Amino acid sequence: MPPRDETAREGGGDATPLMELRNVSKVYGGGVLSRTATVALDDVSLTIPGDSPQILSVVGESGSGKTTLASLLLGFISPTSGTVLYRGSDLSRLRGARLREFRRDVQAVFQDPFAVFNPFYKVDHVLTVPLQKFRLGRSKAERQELMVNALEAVGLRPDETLGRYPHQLSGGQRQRIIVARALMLRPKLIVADEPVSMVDASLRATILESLRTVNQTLKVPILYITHDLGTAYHVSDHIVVMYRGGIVEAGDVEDVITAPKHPYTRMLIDSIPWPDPRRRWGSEETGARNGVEVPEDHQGCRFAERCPAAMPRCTQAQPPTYLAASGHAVSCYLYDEKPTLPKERLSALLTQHSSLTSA
Ligand SMILES: Nc1ncnc2c1ncn2[C@@H]1O[C@H](COP(=O)(O)OP(=O)(O)OP(=O)(O)O)[C@@H](O)[C@H]1O
Repeated sequence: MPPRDETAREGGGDATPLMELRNVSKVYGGGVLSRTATVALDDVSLTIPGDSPQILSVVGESGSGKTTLASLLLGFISPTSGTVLYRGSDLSRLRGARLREFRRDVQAVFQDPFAVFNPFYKVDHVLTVPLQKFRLGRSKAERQELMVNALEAVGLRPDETLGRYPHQLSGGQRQRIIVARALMLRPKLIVADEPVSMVDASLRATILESLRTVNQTLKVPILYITHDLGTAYHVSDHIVVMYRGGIVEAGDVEDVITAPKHPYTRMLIDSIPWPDPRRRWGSEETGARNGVEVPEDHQGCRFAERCPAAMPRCTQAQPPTYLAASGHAVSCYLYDEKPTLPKERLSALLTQHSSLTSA
């Protein structure tokens, strides 16, 4: 029998999820009780199975905790409470070969592709370093082949990219080289945090298309983090909506965007100028809180202050997660006649209706 790690790398029958956030909170700047503390993530549980090649988007406005979630999954920061698990093991305790395996399995694509490039090195450097670090390819020719294949997989022509300096490439080409770099390591997950927010609109589609191609042809799951609901709708299978450190809604992207349940998601969707003339931009009532007094330090729903549907109970306790419709979860008392959903069930919900897995 091969060692357990190898079985897991090939995805062979191991039911343990690739990554899991279990009741994770992250507080910056002192303890929860500190006046200057920011609760960036508040008791979030989320599972990424790893064997379901889907694109899961995490959306929310600025400051909702998206990058914190990505940084926790990538092991860049540690949770204040709760656990981040990689193949069932506490990420913060990984050492040696297991840690190296994690570093290879979970790859990052960031907002600013320039930050990764050293202007004095040709772009090849960005690709050869991980090949050496993970000892991939037995010969120079094999390593060259790995680079060429990865570049082609993201729609780049190797003869137009290799041998050049970063400034000789467009922002879109640079970002796709970063996707190619991630890809060469045959990762089990790509965490893409705002990968297109720093490139102009004309290049966004190309980069997202290359991520989509990687996802579909090479079956690499992608966690796509963005504040842009429009691109999330176009590329993803499932979506998680965050508000002030918590998940407020999750489900199949089509269901969530076309039939949003949470008042915050409705507000987000309504703030986008969709190309549907029947849909008026800003037509949804926003910001008016239903005449309900919302004390500043209340312990209830984090959206109560801005919610047009706020009720007195919304300021008293956090709403549980309800199964508002098949495959569609929402944390809002408006759905309290629906069955509640334990947090750990959220991941099952996020995979069972995937158009990719059911195809
Ligand atoms: N290193 C840090 N120190 C203190 N506070 C931080 C730190 N990083 C993030 N925060 C705070 O935590 C909250 C969540 O930040 P985070 O960057 O995760 O949100 P985000 O949804 O990714 O926002 P954006 O879309 O603007 O990147 C914010 O209030 C932010 O100011």
